[in-house]
Amino acid sequence: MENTFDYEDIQLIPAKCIVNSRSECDTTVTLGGRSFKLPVVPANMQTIIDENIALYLAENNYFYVMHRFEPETRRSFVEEMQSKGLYASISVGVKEEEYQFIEELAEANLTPEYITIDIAHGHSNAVINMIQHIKELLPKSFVIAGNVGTPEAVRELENAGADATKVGIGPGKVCITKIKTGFGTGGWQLAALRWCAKAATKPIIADGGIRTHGDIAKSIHFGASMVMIGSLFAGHEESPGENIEKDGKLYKEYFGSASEFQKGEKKNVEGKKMHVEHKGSLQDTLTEMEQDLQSSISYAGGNTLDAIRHVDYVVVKNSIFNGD
Ligand SMILES: NC(=O)C1=CN([C@@H]2O[C@H](COP(=O)(O)OP(=O)(O)OC[C@H]3O[C@@H](n4cnc5c(N)ncnc54)[C@H](OP(=O)(O)O)[C@@H]3O)[C@@H](O)[C@H]2O)C=CC1
Ligand SMILES: Nc1nc2c(ncn2[C@@H]2O[C@H](COP(=O)(O)O)[C@@H](O)[C@H]2O)c(=O)[nH]1
Repeated sequence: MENTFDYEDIQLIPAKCIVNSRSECDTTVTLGGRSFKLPVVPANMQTIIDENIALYLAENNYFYVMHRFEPETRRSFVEEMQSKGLYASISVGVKEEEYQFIEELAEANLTPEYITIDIAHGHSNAVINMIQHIKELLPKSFVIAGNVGTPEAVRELENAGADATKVGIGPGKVCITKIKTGFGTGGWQLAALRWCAKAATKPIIADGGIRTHGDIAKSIHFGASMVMIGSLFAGHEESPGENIEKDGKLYKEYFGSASEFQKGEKKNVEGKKMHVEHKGSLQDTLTEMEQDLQSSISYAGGNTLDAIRHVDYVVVKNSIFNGD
């Protein structure tokens, strides 16, 4: 793997504009046969999404993935979403009880439209076996498998039956995997995404490391169909994290899914907790993301997301904030 770079090292090069207004630019994306307003999905973490946010996103044509950290509520969640005529998108792990949960859904004739297999080291037989188990019992569910960081892993999970793979090991804001283990795509996530995308024959979800809205366009350019984001979604009024007041300023807590706070014990900890500034409503951020992405499309010289995939880029090595 040569020429590594990350989001802050890259700038996309503008092409001649073909629209009269940015509002003509279409940010919609299709995943698993459904069309969504944005190629963005809030991370399936307990301080980022809950049932209310999932409902809001589904009702308003955004993609969501519910987290897996209250396993006893997942079956009723699927039933409730589908009884409202909405899609159900849940997460599972790979432990024995997760196999039983898939069997329980199949016996009840409940097919979630999307199932994300959510573990740290997704290039494993544990994930391959779970993909096969889901595909055998719930063949109509769209399976997203991860997380991975190499083309070999993408190929293996696709060959096992995954409908999409999720790329990103260690680039997250509350991640300490890179420090604790020395492994991952932290620091070169964008290059890892490009590397993986070259091997992929199905959609890739870029996961972690997004710090600005421009990073969404860069992810699309380097091969992502969808971008999973945690920290930028952590500070909203609706965010499930606890409110904290410090020196008269309001913050929300944001913790890693492999943190001590999530696990309730200090074992194999690979995540931390931080406080994120309170920043208004979720819809305000989604609207701003849409406007910024419409602008990206216009700079790419097109009117759909696809235009962003065809522009050139330069490597500017850590200088994009110069002059700000
Ligand atoms: N994207 C990322 O960079 C990372 C994300 N996370 C998030 O944290 C949460 C918890 O993840 P995870 O610990 O995988 O989930 P689980 O705690 O559900 O563990 C899943 C299974 O995989 C095993 N396992 C975990 N890590 C490894 C490894 N490195 N090698 C071999 N086996 C392993 C576990 O056993 P045992 O615990 O006994 O080893 C367990 O049997 C998830 O939501 C995940 O997405 C965590 C770290 C990195
Ligand atoms: N290494 C760890 N990664 C984690 C943990 N919890 C979540 N995550 C990953 O981070 C992204 C979100 O990244 P952000 O940069 O947008 O904040 C999330 O989707 C997971 O893949 C963790 O405890 N350790």
